[in-house]
Amino acid sequence: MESLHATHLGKRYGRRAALTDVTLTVPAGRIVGLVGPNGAGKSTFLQLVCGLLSPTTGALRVLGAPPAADAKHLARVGFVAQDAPVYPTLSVADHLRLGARLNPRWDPDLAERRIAAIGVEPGRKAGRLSGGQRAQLALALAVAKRPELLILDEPAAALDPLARVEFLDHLRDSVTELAASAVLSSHLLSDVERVCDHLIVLADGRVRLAGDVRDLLRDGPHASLEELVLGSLR
Ligand SMILES: Nc1ncnc2c1ncn2[C@@H]1O[C@H](COP(=O)(O)OP(=O)(O)OP(=O)(O)O)[C@@H](O)[C@H]1O
Repeated sequence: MESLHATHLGKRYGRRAALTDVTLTVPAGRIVGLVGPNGAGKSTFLQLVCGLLSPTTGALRVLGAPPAADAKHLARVGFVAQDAPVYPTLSVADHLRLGARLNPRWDPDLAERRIAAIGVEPGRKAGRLSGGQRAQLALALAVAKRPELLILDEPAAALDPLARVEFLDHLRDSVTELAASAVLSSHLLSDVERVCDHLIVLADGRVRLAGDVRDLLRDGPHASLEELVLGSLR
């Protein structure tokens, strides 16, 4: 089974092309690193995957169906947006109660374990959490939906190095526990190297490189993921 399958996918905002002729397949079970310079089209691609945007051309299938095909399909995909949005006046526990009401596959034990692992008081207002704790809360909420695919748009960008490592380790553990797939956009190649086993490099809205990291390293002249990415952008 494939988590993502795009054929000649394109997206324009008015006359500006944000994505052009994107054709790729991601097998299920991968943690995908989506990288590329500013304006490469990463957020646009992730929003297409979540069904928040519609393609201008081409087709995209997510877990075997069009993005956000119906309520059941929506429940299979978890999304952590760029600034890890939470409701500032609601407590952490309120967020978990809301999650339980809104999501048919909600796993209360998993949610509570994730919150305990972050080490925040359930009574704390989300608006009082640090950026790192907020990102961890957003991840816990997305994971407790028990999604088959987790989408994360630069989730760790604002975190200090230690918080980032903890966040990424939680992400990897969660994906393993759920036997899920994930797509993570990041500007930090060290983050991608830490957790990702599949790579998509975008530049100017086009795919420069896509595939399993192991295969790309085995078949090419590059010795590290960083060299692979930089080599594909030159
Ligand atoms: N709502 C919008 N209206 C018009 N143009 C947009 C809109 N959103 C993005 N764009 C343009 O589409 C292109 C791709 O943007 P996108 O945000 O997908 O890139 P990105 O790779 O996520 O960038 P960054 O790394 O800076 O977050 C850019 O040229 C951007 O200016």
